[in-house]
Amino acid sequence: MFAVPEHHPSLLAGALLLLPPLLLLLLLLYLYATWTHGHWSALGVPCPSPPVPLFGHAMPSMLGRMHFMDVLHDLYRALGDRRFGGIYTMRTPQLLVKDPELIGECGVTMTITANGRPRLLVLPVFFRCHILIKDFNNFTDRGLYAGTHTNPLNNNIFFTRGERWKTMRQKLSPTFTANKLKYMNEQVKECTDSLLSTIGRTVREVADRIEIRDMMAKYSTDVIGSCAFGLKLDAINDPDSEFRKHGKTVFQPSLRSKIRVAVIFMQPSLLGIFRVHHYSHRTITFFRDAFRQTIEHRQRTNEDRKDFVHHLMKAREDLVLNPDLKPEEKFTEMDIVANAYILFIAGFETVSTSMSFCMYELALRKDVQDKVRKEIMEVKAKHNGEMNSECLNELPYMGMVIKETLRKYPPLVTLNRVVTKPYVLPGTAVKLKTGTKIVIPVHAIHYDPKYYADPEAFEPDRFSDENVHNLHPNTYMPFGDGPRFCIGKRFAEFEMKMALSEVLINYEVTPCEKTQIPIKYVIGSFVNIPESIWLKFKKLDT
Ligand code: HEM
Repeated sequence: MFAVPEHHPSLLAGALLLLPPLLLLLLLLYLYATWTHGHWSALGVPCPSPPVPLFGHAMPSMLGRMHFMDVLHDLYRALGDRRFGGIYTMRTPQLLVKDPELIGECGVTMTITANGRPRLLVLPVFFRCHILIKDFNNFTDRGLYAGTHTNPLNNNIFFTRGERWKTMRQKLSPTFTANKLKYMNEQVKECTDSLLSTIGRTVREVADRIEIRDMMAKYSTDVIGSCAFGLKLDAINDPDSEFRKHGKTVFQPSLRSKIRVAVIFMQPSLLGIFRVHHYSHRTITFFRDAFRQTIEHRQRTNEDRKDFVHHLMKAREDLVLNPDLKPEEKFTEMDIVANAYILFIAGFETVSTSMSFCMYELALRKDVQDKVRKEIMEVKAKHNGEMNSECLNELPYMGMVIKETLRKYPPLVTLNRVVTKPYVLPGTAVKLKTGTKIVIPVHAIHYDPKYYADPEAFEPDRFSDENVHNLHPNTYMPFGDGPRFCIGKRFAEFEMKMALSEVLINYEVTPCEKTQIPIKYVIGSFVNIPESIWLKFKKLDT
């Protein structure tokens, strides 16, 4: 009834001949995909779950099904009471450190109380600092892939290592002292005025519902352009602002950026071989030319402003042009441009998303919004209607609101370090080799109910003078910690307080029908970005 297919003998022989190389290929692929996945068991380090070949523990985020912050939360929870665990991002082993004592804190810390007086907090002596602080010399670098041969803009303080990082950090640190902020009052004030008039115009002429993430990103682009580089960008009024357009592309995930990240954790050498760029060629050229021109303009005109460019030019004199330096100590012109670039990039997205998250929470919590507004009005009245970097220190409640915002929404979900000298994890026999990657899951720690009761709730009072000493040390790290903590922290707080004060004194913000509750995040971005934050603005009679 049925015709049995007749196999041609030579076809069958051909198939049989192909089978062994095919099986060998499959075996080789399997070995490649799992080769590194025995790393942690060989060291006796527990894994939260068995790694998936090739993907390790990162499959849901690599396939775009989950934000990697949620993947980390799951892994963090799965480790239970363990102090640390071994995970794999694709083929790369990483040590996920949960224990705050391992992460780092010194025995003594200083806090500033509401009335401006410093208070010494003495922690128990057994509380020793490790990865971020005490043993920093074993973890001086982030160990993130920079590919500087192909991406010279990555030759900046964020990515550089060892002595070169130390030298550049020393040169750039003076940019951010409290004293220097005073010089920036006027520039920030000018940008805040533009922000207010844009909100006013939008509310009057377009709609009282505003997507604030984009607006705040334009504002912080203007602030960093002005304070850092003396450029009047006016991104807030210019829909075609090139700075905003290119800045946006750096943080917006694309298929290309997702593939690049997968390759970084799978086989980073491929990126070097194929000379893959991190950002589009147009973006690189744009920033390189813009900062080069700014620096050249300063050189020509001898204009002296106490801004970031001033310090970058000083670094150039000392590190690029200095004839006394040995060749290996020298930096290049492009290194200076790369540092200008990172100050711009690190400075705008973090600040603008943090301000947007803060306004979102204030819209949902009218009681907190009213309280912070009352505080601002009192301080403003005391200073004859003027706000500057000094009166911002008199806003303790606003400080608590910002702290709680950054607890719930740290822009960087993890801190990264790499072992730069072999290290034995304290209290264990686990020896980490040079090159081992360390991940500190900041976001997951900020949401651990062991450290923050009811972590989903927005409660600025956690950081009040009465409560702050109850917080567990090393469980609050939105700006990182140790010698590599965020260099722009003070500047960021200044900028956020200025904008929030002016907006809140003039407008009441409430949620509207377009507000996403809960917030949805952009999957695939390395910074914690909301898809959108729409709020309704109501003008107040002030
Ligand atoms: C809300 C705002 C901000 C947050 C939450 C933030 C957060 C962070 C974090 C978590 C790190 C890594 C720290 C570590 O590894 O221990 C970092 C590093 C850094 N940040 Fe920020 N940042 C903010 C604003 C800024 C601003 C305004 C600038 C500059 C204008 C800036 C420049 C940098 C630089 C250059 C580094 C690398 C420092 C180094 O390796 O020495 N950041 N930031």
